[in-house]
Amino acid sequence: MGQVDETKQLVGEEVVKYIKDGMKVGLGYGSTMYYAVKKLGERVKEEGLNIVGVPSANKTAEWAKEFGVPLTDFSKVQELDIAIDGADEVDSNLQLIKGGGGALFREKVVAAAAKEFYVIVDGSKIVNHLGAFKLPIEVVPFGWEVTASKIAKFGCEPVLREKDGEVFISDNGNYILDCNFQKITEPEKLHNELIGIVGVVETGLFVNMADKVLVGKDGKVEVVEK
Ligand SMILES: O=C(CO)[C@H](O)[C@H](O)COP(=O)(O)O
Repeated sequence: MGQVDETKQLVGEEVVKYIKDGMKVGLGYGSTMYYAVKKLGERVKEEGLNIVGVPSANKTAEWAKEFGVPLTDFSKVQELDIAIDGADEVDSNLQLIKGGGGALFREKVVAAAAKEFYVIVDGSKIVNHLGAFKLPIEVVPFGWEVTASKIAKFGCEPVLREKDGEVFISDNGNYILDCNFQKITEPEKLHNELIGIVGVVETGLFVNMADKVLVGKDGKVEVVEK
């Protein structure tokens, strides 16, 4: 296992310590979350931890089944106690870019339903300004080229995401545009502008959502709070 994966495992396992008996837990998606779901399954089996999870991605649901994390139907839950998830970039105000795995819409719905939202990253994700990572924007397939040209007016060249030579389709049946804004100085303003474009389903800017960020570096975890 490489150093980055070891760090992802470290923070993925650390965040699970915040999960207590009886909690309803939102489960994000990504390689860091894989370790968190695995550890959560261990706690369920070994300690009899009594929790239910709401997955943000079909893949997360598969992991939960594999590792024995009980899931519940989101429609049966009014509010989640905590949501945990990875991120692609985190700035000093705990604003995030997410969506590298293409699950940003459900991840945002799940995080927004939670009383607390904890983010787990390795140190390489900490940035001064968001935007070096291409901002993922989920759009409906119908007329996506028109939507992309409207997004471009805000200062980027949107690229339709592909995977294995095919257009990437989100769990919601939508497309993802990866947008090279380079430097996003006002994430809230940009999000508000982009979400106003017809055809945009959601942006990967998670503004004022994270309560804690667990950052793994050199074998240690630092907890950054607002
Ligand atoms: O937003 C996400 C998926 O949509 C992920 O949380 C983000 O891409 C980070 O992934 P990883 O933990 O694999 O680095």
